[in-house]
Amino acid sequence: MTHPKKPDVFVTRKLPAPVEARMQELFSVTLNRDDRPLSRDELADAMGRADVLVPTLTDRIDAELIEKAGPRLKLIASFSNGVDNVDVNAAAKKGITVTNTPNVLTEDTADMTMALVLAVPRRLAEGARFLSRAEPGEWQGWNPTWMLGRRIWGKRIGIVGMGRIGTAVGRRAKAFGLSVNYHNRGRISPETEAELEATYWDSLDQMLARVDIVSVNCPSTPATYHLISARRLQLMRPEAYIVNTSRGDVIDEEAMIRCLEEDRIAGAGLDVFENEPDINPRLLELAKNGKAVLLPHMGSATLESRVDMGDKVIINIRTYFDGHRPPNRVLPGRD
Ligand SMILES: NC(=O)C1=CN([C@@H]2O[C@H](COP(=O)(O)OP(=O)(O)OC[C@H]3O[C@@H](n4cnc5c(N)ncnc54)[C@H](O)[C@@H]3O)[C@@H](O)[C@H]2O)C=CC1
Ligand SMILES: O=CC(=O)O
Repeated sequence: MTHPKKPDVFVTRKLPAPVEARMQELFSVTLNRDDRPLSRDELADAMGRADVLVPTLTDRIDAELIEKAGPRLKLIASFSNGVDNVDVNAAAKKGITVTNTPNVLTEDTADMTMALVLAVPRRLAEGARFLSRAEPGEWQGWNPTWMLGRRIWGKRIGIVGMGRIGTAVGRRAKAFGLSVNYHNRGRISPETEAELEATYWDSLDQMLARVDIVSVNCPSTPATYHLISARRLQLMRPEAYIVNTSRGDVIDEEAMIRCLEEDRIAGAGLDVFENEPDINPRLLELAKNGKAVLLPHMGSATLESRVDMGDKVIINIRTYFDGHRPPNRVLPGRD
């Protein structure tokens, strides 16, 4: 009996060890042992030879690279939830299927969002930084007027993008005593709206003007580029905070920095940036002054999420080569 040839799978970054081990059992796999980000030429070379490319969100797989891909490339099985880095329409035109890794990182990313929702108003990073740098005796003890932040309980959160992660943020926010508001392309189910006692705002402008904390949880698409624009940032209350764990370019970062510098909004908690991994030095300055808490894109960074994401990649590849539609296929032209 002949065995079908294992698909040639090219993985662009080092993945958790159990994921790489399983891939080696199942596929003819090329791994990136030293975890060096690949150049555009290296990506093009891989796409010229492999049956499957497994990129991560830091690999830009644009129309030009997809155009040049070899005839064997059938599947781009991204190790990420967001696929704004892959030109899904160009891939579809070339008959290449694209998949992602949703659901398994929802709760961890929502936890990190909630951590930022708490961290900025409650001055968590500032307090921790003070003690980690304090000389013995420098901390004089509890003080009625020192390190005062702003209360979370009883405030209003406005979630922009009420999908998997946005809804999970809503659940956490409700548990912390916040009232949940959301803006989304469409209304969520009446059951979930009732569970969260959530208020739907068809007008993003109106919601932004009324909430105390904005949490950005929609994907980066042509329609959401600078959705939180300079004009919309001006609508926010001066006491309001903004948290972004989606993608940097959903907010006009330059305009947000100006608002923070001029105290037109109270603070920002950011896991994502417009020009990752370059960070605007003015944001770093704002972080030193306690106006911003910055994280290096860590939303899904738990061992559990990353192993589960790898399992999803493997299931997508296996299902595709078994001749079925992979479970996490990303459809072209959705956004
Ligand atoms: N910081 C991190 O480490 C992580 C970031 N992410 C980011 O979070 C994003 C969201 O992930 P999920 O919740 O799983 O996606 P999802 O697809 O379940 O939810 C996105 C929601 O945004 C809404 N939306 C899309 N375009 C919109 C628009 N123009 N206006 C208003 N709403 C709009 C959709 O209707 C949907 O309800 C991902 O695309 C990714 O960019 C995801 C995982 C980890
Ligand atoms: O930002 C992370 C993702 O998987 O998307």
